[in-house]
Amino acid sequence: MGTVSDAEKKPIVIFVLGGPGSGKGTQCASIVENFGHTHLSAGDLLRAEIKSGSENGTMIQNMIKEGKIVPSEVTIKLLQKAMHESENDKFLIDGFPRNEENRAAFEAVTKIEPAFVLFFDCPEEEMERRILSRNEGRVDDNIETIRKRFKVFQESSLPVVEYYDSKGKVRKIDAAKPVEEVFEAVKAIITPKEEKVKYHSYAILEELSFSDTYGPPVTESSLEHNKKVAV
Ligand SMILES: Nc1ncnc2c1ncn2[C@@H]1O[C@H](COP(=O)(O)OP(=O)(O)OP(=O)(O)O)[C@@H](O)[C@H]1O
Ligand SMILES: O=c1ccn([C@@H]2O[C@H](COP(=O)(O)O)[C@@H](O)[C@H]2O)c(=O)[nH]1
Repeated sequence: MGTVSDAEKKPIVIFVLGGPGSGKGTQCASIVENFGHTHLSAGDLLRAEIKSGSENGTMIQNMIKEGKIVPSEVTIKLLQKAMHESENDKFLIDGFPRNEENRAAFEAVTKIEPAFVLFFDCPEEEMERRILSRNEGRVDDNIETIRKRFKVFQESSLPVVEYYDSKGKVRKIDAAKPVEEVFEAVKAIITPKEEKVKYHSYAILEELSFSDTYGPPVTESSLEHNKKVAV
């Protein structure tokens, strides 16, 4: 990554998890646009690997058709390659880790722990509706495979969310809402702390100027107070 060696600087990784069709890819695109992360969708990397004519292509294609989880070493290699080829040092890893073995292998191989996990929580009926109207020609966007993917998500992927939750690293989002509302919730989580303090102080200043007849003068200490109460 860039000119800085891995030993000197570890990338910041956010895992983006949620059921199939919960809106991970959609929200990642907005995060990239607004916050400059690099988006690595494990599913997209696997689909690109099939297209490239790699020796693993047929195996990956069959696993995806069945909604099964591709062996960790294949997915981790693709993720590592994409991270090394990037100049960026902050990544959204979308749709990975999908099971406990994926998680443990990723942490062992890369020595990277996620900063946190964005978890998109959405009811199955809504996810099913969204996938069935996605129209991207994916081999796994049919009702039979969707049901298998839901089962794999419940049985294998949710335990990963629970693992990170036990470490206080899960930021859960209600993903059943409209796209823009979901992104408001995402923004509140991704926005760096310093930005929130700045915004909070400006908001209070604006409020004071509206009511300056009655409001107290804005002093250094009242701004300091704002900083302290801002998250
Ligand atoms: N909040 C939302 N409300 C309604 N539709 C949405 C919302 N978010 C995404 N969609 C739509 O639902 C479909 C699935 O979204 P998306 O591809 O982002 O989900 P995903 O979680 O990345 O899915 P997968 O895990 O299957 O790749 C897309 O057609 C997208 O436009
Ligand atoms: O880490 C991963 C990510 C994906 N898969 C396989 O790909 C499909 C589609 O994944 P999306 O995230 O919905 O694009 C998934 O059902 C798995 O079969 C994987 O094995 N490992």
